[in-house]
Amino acid sequence: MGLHYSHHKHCLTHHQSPINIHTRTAKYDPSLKPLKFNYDPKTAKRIVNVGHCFNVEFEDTCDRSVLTDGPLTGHYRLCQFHFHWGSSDKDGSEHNIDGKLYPAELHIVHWNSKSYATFAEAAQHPDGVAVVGVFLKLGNANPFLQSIIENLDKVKTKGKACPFTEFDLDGLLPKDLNYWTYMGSLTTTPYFECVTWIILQEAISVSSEQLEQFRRLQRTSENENPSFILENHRPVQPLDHRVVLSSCP
Ligand SMILES: NS(=O)(=O)c1nccs1
Ligand SMILES: [Zn+2]
Repeated sequence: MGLHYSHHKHCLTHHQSPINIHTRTAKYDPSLKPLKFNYDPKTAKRIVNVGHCFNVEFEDTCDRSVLTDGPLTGHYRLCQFHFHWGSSDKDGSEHNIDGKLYPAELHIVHWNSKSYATFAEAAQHPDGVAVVGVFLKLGNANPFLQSIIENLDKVKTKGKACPFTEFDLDGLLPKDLNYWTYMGSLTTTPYFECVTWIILQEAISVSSEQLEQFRRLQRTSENENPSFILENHRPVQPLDHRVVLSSCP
């Protein structure tokens, strides 16, 4: 898993994420469809501190919240979303756009429920997972983030969870749904090369104060000396011979 044989170089290549997206090299693909989000706010379940970030988890035992079309074949079931951020507002996003870093990046994680039975099984296959990446740019406080942030004091330490029901994830999507897409990997362990990445070209807003709340989460459990999740973004990886496609010219 994870090693591809590129004949002309007779060597094995990795297709890891994140990457720097060079927008002028991205290729417009007119066959790419518009993304179709079908999220049921009632499938929101809980917020969990998983140590390197917090996940907002959704009920994924049936196709009630799905992503279809875009570059995808079939339907991908929503299972969780989370964020990556930096120790200051100067960096934090995982993907870069022409070398530009954003202060944070939202990942909305879905798995191919047409072909597989669970996220864990889907993550073993190149067409198993689809992650929508949304950049967060500094600006006014984002009201949709506030409803999440006000719960973070309940999941301060690793392993803690709190109920979080009825969340309108559409509120975290920008108006413009144009995207770049490429094949890559999970950006945290186990780094499986199972992800169709769909990076939205328009960013949503976040305030400096809201980002400060993210950095107050602890990567340690409650009986350890506290250590804060000041940053959790992976460095960019070699593009190698991959091509980034764009949904618009
Ligand atoms: N950061 S990520 O969305 O690539 C991811 N890693 C593990 C599960 S989902
Ligand atoms: Zn992520």
